[in-house]
Amino acid sequence: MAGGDILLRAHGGLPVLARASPCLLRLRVPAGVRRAASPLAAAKVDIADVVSQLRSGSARGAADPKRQRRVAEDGLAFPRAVTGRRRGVREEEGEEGKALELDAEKSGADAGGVDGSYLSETRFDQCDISPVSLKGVKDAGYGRMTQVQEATLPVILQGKDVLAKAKTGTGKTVAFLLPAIEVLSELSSSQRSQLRSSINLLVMCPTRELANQVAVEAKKLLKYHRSLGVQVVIGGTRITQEQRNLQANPCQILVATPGRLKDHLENTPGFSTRLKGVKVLVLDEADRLLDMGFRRDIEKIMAATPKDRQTLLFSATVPEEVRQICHVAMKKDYKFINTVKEGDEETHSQVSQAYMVAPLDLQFSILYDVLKKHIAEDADYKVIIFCTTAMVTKLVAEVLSQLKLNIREIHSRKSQSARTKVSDEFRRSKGVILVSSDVSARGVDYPDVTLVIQVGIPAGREQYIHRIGRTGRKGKEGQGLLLLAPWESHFLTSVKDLSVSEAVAPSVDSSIQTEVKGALRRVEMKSKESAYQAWLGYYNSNKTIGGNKSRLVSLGEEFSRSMGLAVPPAIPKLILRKMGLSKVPGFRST
Ligand SMILES: Nc1ncnc2c1ncn2[C@@H]1O[C@H](COP(=O)(O)OP(=O)(O)OP(=O)(O)O)[C@@H](O)[C@H]1O
Repeated sequence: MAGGDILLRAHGGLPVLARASPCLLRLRVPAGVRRAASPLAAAKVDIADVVSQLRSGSARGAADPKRQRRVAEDGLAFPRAVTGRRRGVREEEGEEGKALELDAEKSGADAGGVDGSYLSETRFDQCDISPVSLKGVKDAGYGRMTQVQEATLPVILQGKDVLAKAKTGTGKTVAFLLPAIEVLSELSSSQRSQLRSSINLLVMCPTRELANQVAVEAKKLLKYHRSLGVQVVIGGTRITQEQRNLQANPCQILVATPGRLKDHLENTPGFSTRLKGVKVLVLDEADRLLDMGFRRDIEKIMAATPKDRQTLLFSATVPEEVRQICHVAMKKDYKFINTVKEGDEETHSQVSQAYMVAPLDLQFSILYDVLKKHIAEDADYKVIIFCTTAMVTKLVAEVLSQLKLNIREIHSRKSQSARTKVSDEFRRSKGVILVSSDVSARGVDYPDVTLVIQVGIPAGREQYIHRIGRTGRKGKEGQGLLLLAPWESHFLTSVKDLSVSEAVAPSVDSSIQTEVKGALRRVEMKSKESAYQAWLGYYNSNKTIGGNKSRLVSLGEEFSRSMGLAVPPAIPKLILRKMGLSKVPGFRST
């Protein structure tokens, strides 16, 4: 058995390997077993067994000296010998029928592994980048390139359009910003004077937090580029203020969310002319920006930029539909660069993933129990709990706050200033739990998140992958838990190829249940009503669950009971009509 592994007799007779460290429990079901078993029949392990073995010392993660060396090296500016070879990176020509494996050397190393191999062997100072960029990179503390940076930089510098896929937390932001900044800094002075006050690099992001974060990263890289500046336009702030900023101090680099950029396009004088200068367009979280929620805005924005621009699409997930439609954004000869090795999972192997199935009326107690145990195990805990909608997020945050946990709340119904404050605070802190809607699901880089809990069915497989990607960043370890009601467990088939093991729901003792009941009583009725409506809206639009309306009525009753209500709240007629539920018997209306 490998150091730090313990063999458990699992429920159902399946042997399960558990890799354990003082604050991490990692379940690994052998691939063959996983393939053979349906997700629901996957091995059950009693976490308490493992924890007690851990405490007795029999399973303490014996430090692997090789791993320790590599981890230590990650912090060094000039680590290891350089071979300049890319491992397990697949590049394909975008042109139809011309798929080509250029460098598919397979390696046993895990591209995102805990041994630090998310970094490549190439240092930034070995690359064809300007001394000013290099100084910025060094000041940011980056010595070696990550795999995706190494794989995409030369191709982007050649002027190619690129669709890049790389796991969460592996440095995609620098991978598109650095070469794009190089392209801009190489514009000749005559080109520059022609392009005066135009936007040359446009980065689109699906959320405001991500746009701000990308701008911060850009500022680091631009530190020594005197003539290049970056600005952000996002929703939730006064547009007139943004208009004044754009006019007073026009920058060549703009990071934006789609809705607000479209607003400027339509309402800010001179803005559409400025977009005619775009040399490079980046869609960060490209699959999200190209899905139906954003597609129309994005198409309009793309149409306002020159056709001969260079386009870069980056994401940790590139579903087949996106490959089918990415030609709307890119030139025909674009390159698809995939740093996720064939056969490898899209999530990180150093993140232990578990799911737990429990009825709704036990879920607050289970959540509280899981959090208390996690806090007891790890004083530096930093947890994100993802909920299905903004109003459910608010409710969960209020219940957990009543239970005296250190809670922060973030979702689209909070003011932008509150969102920014919470986001900045969570980034800096430890010993805190962030209850969030999907505004934090993608791209946001909070360091050292120890546990990600997803309550309720995620919007899809991709969203599951991005949410769990908030932990285990930069090769660090992490834990993930998906908490589902029995009638949500069909979702598990969407993630059956990922290593998500079943965790048995803890039997929650009565004192916890009493505390939770008390907390629920103290939460305002208004919050419960809003959560109930939002919850119904979310599950009503879920294909599998919303298809059966009478079942939706009884599931809604179950949710309402889980908030401590004997009778579900009445819903305004208009809202029932909007949800297409006004004719469904069983809902009370006002
Ligand atoms: N070469 C590097 N060496 C060390 N750290 C790096 C390097 N490049 C980027 N980072 C850091 O890695 C972290 C993750 O980067 P980033 O947020 O860009 O990941 P990502 O791949 O875009 O993740 P996601 O898929 O969640 O959007 C950041 O804190 C970033 O500063």
